[in-house]
Amino acid sequence: MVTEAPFVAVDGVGRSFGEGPTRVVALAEVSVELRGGEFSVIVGASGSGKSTLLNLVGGMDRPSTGSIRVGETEIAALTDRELTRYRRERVGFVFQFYNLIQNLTARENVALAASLVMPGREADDVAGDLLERVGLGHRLDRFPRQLSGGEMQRVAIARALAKRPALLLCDEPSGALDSTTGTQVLAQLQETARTTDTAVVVVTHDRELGAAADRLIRLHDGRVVENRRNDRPATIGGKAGAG
Ligand SMILES: Nc1ncnc2c1ncn2[C@@H]1O[C@H](COP(=O)(O)OP(=O)(O)OP(=O)(O)O)[C@@H](O)[C@H]1O
Repeated sequence: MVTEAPFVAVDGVGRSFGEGPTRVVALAEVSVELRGGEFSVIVGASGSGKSTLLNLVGGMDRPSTGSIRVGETEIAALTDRELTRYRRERVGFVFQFYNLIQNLTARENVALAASLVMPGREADDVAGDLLERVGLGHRLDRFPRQLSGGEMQRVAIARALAKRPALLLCDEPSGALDSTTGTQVLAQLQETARTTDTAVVVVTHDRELGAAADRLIRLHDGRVVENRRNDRPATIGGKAGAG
């Protein structure tokens, strides 16, 4: 369900790196809105600023100019400690490489994340439920090395969802997967946006994913060159329940 008010409002944001002749402008005057329950897709060529934008919204970096409001909070104005707390409590991340803890099982990886926001016993239950939801109910006690790439990425999604984030930020989540497995992972992310209030944002090189987006944002040389809402997004993997 898409909520009315923009949940994340990025307004006139710029981010540059370095000084003088070596200065790189990664983002300039970027304004976008992201909403809870929306599946937003950010596309653009390599170096267009996609990861920089994701890092700013996720509180991993700070803008050089402009404002980023998340709910009622201006995150650019937070102290380092407050920003860490924002990142830890409100944002889930999924990266191209899964970053699972190798000596913990699938369930333990997810439960560890859940235990940041709930008591341990509840975290174990929530981990089991989430892994079930991503189709890994039969893999709870496997270690990462005993899982396929797609399975590891689904554990990573379950882990990101374990803290019930308001924002789920995914940087090339299918980048290391074959196309069938990648489609399953992206379908899972779209499903998450459709069934929860989480604002799901996916950065990708895959132009085709735009057809499945509720909102498509295209960057070029650090600027937004396309930003449109799609009222009839395709369902990834062709499962029923579109719209
Ligand atoms: N820490 C940094 N220091 C200097 N330049 C940086 C830094 N981070 C990013 N850049 C530059 O900012 C620009 C945007 O980078 P960014 O990683 O956001 O692009 P991207 O669209 O995510 O690219 P890709 O698809 O290759 O991951 C690039 O020119 C990059 O070299």
